Formats: sequence, structure tokens, C-alpha cells
Amino acid sequence: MATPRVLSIQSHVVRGYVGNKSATFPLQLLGFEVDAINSVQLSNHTGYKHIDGQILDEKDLDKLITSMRGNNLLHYTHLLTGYIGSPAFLSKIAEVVKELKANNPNLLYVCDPVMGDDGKMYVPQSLLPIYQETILPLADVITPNQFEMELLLGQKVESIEDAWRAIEAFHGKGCGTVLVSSSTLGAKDELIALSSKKIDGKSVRVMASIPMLDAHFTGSGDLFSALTLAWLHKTGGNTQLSLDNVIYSLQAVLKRTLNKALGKEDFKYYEASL
Ligand SMILES: Nc1ncnc2c1ncn2[C@@H]1O[C@H](COP(=O)(O)OP(=O)(O)O)[C@@H](O)[C@H]1O
Ligand SMILES: Cc1ncc(COP(=O)(O)O)c(C=O)c1O
Repeated sequence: MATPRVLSIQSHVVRGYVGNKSATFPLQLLGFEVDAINSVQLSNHTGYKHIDGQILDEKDLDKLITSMRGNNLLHYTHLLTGYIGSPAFLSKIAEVVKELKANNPNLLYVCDPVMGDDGKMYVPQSLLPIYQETILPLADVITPNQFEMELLLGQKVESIEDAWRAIEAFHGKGCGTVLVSSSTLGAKDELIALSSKKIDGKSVRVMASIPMLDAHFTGSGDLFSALTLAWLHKTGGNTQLSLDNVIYSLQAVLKRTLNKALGKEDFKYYEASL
């Protein structure tokens, strides 16, 4: 099988790991060619006290795409989008999706509608209607967190039943596969991830419980969407197997991140015994 090739349109940060900085290397390790367009170049993620840099607009994106078109380079198996900093840039992405799909009708578009977390938006509010009206109907897979699901739906999601209803609404907009990266709809010490895929008119649903680590991670959602893309490809679109693999590898990464931050040894060899 030919090497899958992803066009990844997300943020770049000088310091840290979010956006393309967190998606590119794992995707490469999993066997993907990754071509990155940096929607913004920022000093660091938006949670810091100081933040500055450049935000690409639709003309910047058009220049890159026009030149690539001229060289016949717009041939991809996957498109992945994440943090976008400008509404006009996001609208332009709709045109890019259509062109890439015209070049390859089998292209899979994985959209992480990155807008915020824990009740706070960290992108301009004007992105929301563009995601709702223009981007969602074009996406094959979406990976919102609980807050982003609520924003897209325009309604609070307060129970698992609410979440399935929200997911059905996204299916209704044309999005065949939905993975909610995390929610706090379970017990106090767990995160719940949900996925649903429309197969022959039926929704095939999977729910996973993730033991909650006592820390806040930035970039975990970007890793989630990149790994989801990779595992959906590797499993032929099996959402159960993909979610298992994504969560398993994410937990290993986050535990190592936490150990490093706490100054604990990164790695130890233990004898496995019953
Ligand atoms: N505190 C945490 N404890 C355990 N796993 C976490 C934690 N935060 C994130 N994760 C893992 O990262 C994934 C994506 O996290 P999420 O918080 O949904 O991303 P986002 O940054 O988009 O809000 C979750 O599915 C979970 O596997
Ligand atoms: C520049 C940038 N990109 C991407 C993200 C998304 O991060 P996450 O994976 O935590 O949703 C953030 C979040 O703060 C950010 O500031």
C-alpha cells in the first residue's frame, strides 16, 4: 500500500507541544508522510501570560495552495485540521477540502474543531458559526471535547444521553464519524470518551472510561486527533480498536509527561510477576 500522506493545518508554537508540533512526529512514527501548514506561529500556547506571533489569513493560505497546485502537489489521503486563528482562514479551508476531495474522492477529512476547553474559548468567537455551517458538513471525522461539542450544538451537554443526542445531531449534519475526546460525564475520577460511526444507517457506539490524572495537559487533544487519524487508517475505520489504541498510547505519553514534570525517574525496569 502506498504511504499515506496527511496535510495537517494547525498551529505552530516555538516553545512546547501543541498543534503541528504535537501531531507531526507521532504521525511520522506511525508511517505517515506529513505536510504541515502552520495556521499560526505563536511563541507558546495560549495559556501563558504572554503570547505573540503571526496569524495567517486567507491570502496566505491561498498563496501556499496556489503554488502547490501549480506543482501538482495537492494529492493527499488525509486532511487534518486543528487550531485556526482567523475566520477568513477557516472559511478558505472549506475550499481546500473540496479541492483535495476532487483530487482524491477517498480522502478522509479529520476535523478537530479546536475552540476551547473547560468553558473557555481560546480562539475568536467568530470561528464558531463557520465550524457549524461550513466545516462540519464537509468533515468525515470530528474530534471535539465536551466544551466544543456544546459550542457546536449550541446547548449544554450534561449527561451521556445528552452526548449521544449531540453526536446524532452531528451525524445529521453529514459527519459520519464522531469521537468526543473527553467529557466529565462519568464519575469524579474518570474521563469519558465516546465515539459513534454511522454504518448502514445505524450508529455504532463505543464509550471508554479513562482514569483521570490529577493534572491539566495542553496538547492532549491535538495528540488525540492525530492518533485517531492514524488508527482509523490502520484499522480500516474501526472506531472501537482506534479508540482503544489512541487512549492506550495517550495515557503512556501523559504519565511520562507527569513523571518528568514531577522530577521522577522517567523509566524503570520492573520484573512482571503475578
Ligand atoms: N487529566 C487527564 N487524565 C487522563 N487523561 C487525560 C487527561 N487530560 C487529557 N487526557 C487524555 O487526552 C485525551 C484528550 O484530552 P482532552 O482533554 O479531551 O483534549 P483537549 O485538549 O481537546 O480538551 C483524552 O481522551 C485522554 O485520553
Ligand atoms: C496555539 C494552540 N494550539 C492548539 C491548542 C490546542 O491544544 P489542545 O490539544 O489542548 O486542545 C492550544 C491550546 O491552548 C493552543 O494554544
